[in-house]
Amino acid sequence: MSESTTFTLHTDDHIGIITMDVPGERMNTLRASFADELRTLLADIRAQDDIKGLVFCSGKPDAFIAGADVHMLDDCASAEAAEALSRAGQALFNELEALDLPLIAAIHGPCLGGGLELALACHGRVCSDDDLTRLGLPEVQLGLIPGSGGTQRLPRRVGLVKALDMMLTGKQLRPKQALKAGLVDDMVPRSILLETAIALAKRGKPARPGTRDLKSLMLEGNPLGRKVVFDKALSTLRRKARGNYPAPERLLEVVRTGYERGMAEGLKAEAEAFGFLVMTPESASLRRLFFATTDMKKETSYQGAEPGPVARVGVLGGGLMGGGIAYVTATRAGLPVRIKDIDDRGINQAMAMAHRLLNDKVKKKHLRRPEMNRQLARLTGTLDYSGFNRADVVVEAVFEDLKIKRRMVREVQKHGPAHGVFASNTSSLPIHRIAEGAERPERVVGLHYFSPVDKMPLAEIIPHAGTSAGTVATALKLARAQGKTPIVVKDSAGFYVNRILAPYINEAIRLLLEGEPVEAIDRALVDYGFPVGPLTLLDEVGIDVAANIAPVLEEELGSRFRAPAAFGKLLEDKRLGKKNGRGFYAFDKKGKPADPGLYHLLELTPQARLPARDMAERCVLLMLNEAALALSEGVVASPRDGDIGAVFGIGFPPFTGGPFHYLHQQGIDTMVARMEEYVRKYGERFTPCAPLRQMAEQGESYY
Ligand SMILES: CCCCCCCCCCCCCC(=O)CC(=O)SCCNC(=O)CCNC(=O)[C@H](O)C(C)(C)COP(=O)(O)OP(=O)(O)OC[C@H]1O[C@@H](n2cnc3c(N)ncnc32)[C@H](O)[C@@H]1OP(=O)(O)O
Ligand SMILES: NC(=O)C1=CN([C@@H]2O[C@H](COP(=O)(O)OP(=O)(O)OC[C@H]3O[C@@H](n4cnc5c(N)ncnc54)[C@H](O)[C@@H]3O)[C@@H](O)[C@H]2O)C=CC1
Repeated sequence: MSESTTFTLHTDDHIGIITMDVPGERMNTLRASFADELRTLLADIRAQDDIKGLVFCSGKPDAFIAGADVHMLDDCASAEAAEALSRAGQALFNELEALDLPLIAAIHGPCLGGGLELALACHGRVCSDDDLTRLGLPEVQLGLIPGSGGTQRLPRRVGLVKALDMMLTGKQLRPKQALKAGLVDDMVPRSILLETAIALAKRGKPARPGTRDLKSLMLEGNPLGRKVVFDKALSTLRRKARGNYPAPERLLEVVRTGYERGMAEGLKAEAEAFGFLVMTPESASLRRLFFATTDMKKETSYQGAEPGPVARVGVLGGGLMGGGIAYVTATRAGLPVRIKDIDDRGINQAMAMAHRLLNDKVKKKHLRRPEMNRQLARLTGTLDYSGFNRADVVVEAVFEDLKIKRRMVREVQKHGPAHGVFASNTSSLPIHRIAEGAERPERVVGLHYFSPVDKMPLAEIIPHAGTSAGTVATALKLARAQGKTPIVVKDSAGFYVNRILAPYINEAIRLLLEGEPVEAIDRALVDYGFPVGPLTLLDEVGIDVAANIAPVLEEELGSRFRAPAAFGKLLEDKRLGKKNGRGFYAFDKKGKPADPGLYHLLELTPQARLPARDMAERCVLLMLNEAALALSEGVVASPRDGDIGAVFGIGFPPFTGGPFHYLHQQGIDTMVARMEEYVRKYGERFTPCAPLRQMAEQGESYY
């Protein structure tokens, strides 16, 4: 029996089973120090001539290998050091691939990044059919590329087109998809995974992948076809990345090198590119965001208080938000949900939304129909409060009307258990006002989701002054169970996300009123790194919703939040945005051109004058300034929460790490100076807030 701290070997009928189990860690990750341990084990194996094959598996209950240890990458002081790490991984995996004995990877749970690269170096792969099992090379989401042979082995395993799609998006394949793509040789129930891998090892090294289908042969089997693939991939990634992310383009270069100059040159190019990318600010920002979100998941209590039970949930209002909240509760949290509305239409609307979303998953073969039906069965509807006597949490998503919401609190606390939490999804009303007159105000909290609820990862949890810590902990528990990344924010106007969004949106409207075309304004912010432009966002959320929030912000926070007067003209002209097909854009069948009627309404002649960078910076600087002010007022608890809120709530460019990380990276003094430059060019509203000026004077920063 050969042992190390990470790898153990035992044999079963002449098959050596290598088990990787990093001590004290929930996940297996790859570290440079493991290379020698594994080599020692391999030497022991070579000395045992009764071993006829090998299986590599994980000792973790629900995880194979999650990739390279990202902390190890953070510790790299130079591109050369990171390149050396990559070469170490490449060398070791080449040795695995060159083994005389057949080596089979038995995969259950996440098999990602370097973990999949290790599996690709094995001679065969078997995975469990479990929903936890995912196979992918998500390095691009960390601003990296695979660094241990993945850029060379994956295309040769699943074909160039499929491999590029996986590596450029970071998508993770489910077991069935992996089997269909040829990434694994077999998919079996977890209970027989090891025995299947052993049997495969006994059969010797599986044959190399058969010839691809005719289409991939035609496309990938020759330089001309591959040029078509690479050129298309390059134009697509340039359209998406807009020059903000260096990793995807480097990935293409590395894969192409491997095809044109052979695997050895491809590996050399891979290591060089990996080393360079580890040291880029974009990757540092994305890696920091990754750890920020994993750290948040561990914070299960709040101010020392543990959460209460969250076994049964009620939702008030089956509309756009209530339907989404019910859906994520039933499907992601796996909890029974009781939807109450004032008429059947609301209930049916919520049920139909859940059915549509789940049916889409079934059509994409991401979900089996029996499982869909099982999840739908968790949803029930009612026009009265039957069943609410057992609801541990009730999430309210009725009309944005203070009187109605207050009545909801009273009724729910009358029908519900004493420990029950009332969580309002209000987008603008002060929580302390909603809690006024409640029998148990300490059980009232804000739980602000973002639309569409099934896609937007952020939730704001808003305690009022009388909310108990246990209530906040319970709301955090529910939000996390729903797959959300929640942040706790102060009960002040606009909470956090809407507060920092408002000045950004207002500046976009000012640009429009200065005559800049709608598409030019949106394109400037998308080029800057936002997922959509500010005017597209307004159309999506609803111009009326924004109009409801603006006066609440202005009343509590001051005139800087006053929407430009022209905003009223849009509403008078019944321009609500996507919801009624008329907004900044015309939502007609042919596409989504800017609505020419808009310029007539606002008496404008659109003329692109300002540089895109100026337009983007005008909007972003005001958002940064407001975020700094909000943090100084305790609206968010930390720069980390402020970064998570902005990136996950409004898509603040992830490659910056979020507003506070961006201010830190650029330098507070530099950003203050830039704001002062914009004061001179565009007006007093760009005056840097006192906290930023003070930090600049004292040489302080956020990280
Ligand atoms: C066999 C010997 C080999 C020796 C090789 C020599 C050196 C190797 C050099 C390799 C160089 C190139 C390799 C490469 O291609 C680059 C990479 O692999 S980069 C990493 C790519 N992987 C990922 O991006 C996956 C990141 N993780 C996740 O997406 C999720 O964690 C996951 C889906 C795996 C699980 O999600 P969940 O269940 O929600 O758990 P958490 O997210 O909360 O994580 C639990 C726990 O694990 C920690 N963790 C997860 N992944 C990593 C990681 N890659 N590095 C470090 N730590 C990781 C996470 O932080 C949590 O830690 P706690 O302390 O428990 O909070
Ligand atoms: N639409 C959005 O993007 C977001 C909205 N919000 C907030 O969520 C809440 C709901 O918004 P939407 O879902 O967009 O509205 P909606 O109009 O789509 O749905 C509201 C639902 O509440 C029901 N309802 C009204 N009074 C009720 C009562 N007394 N009891 C039970 N049900 C009742 C209505 O029948 C309707 O089905 C509002 O407070 C809104 O500000 C929060 C975040 C984003």
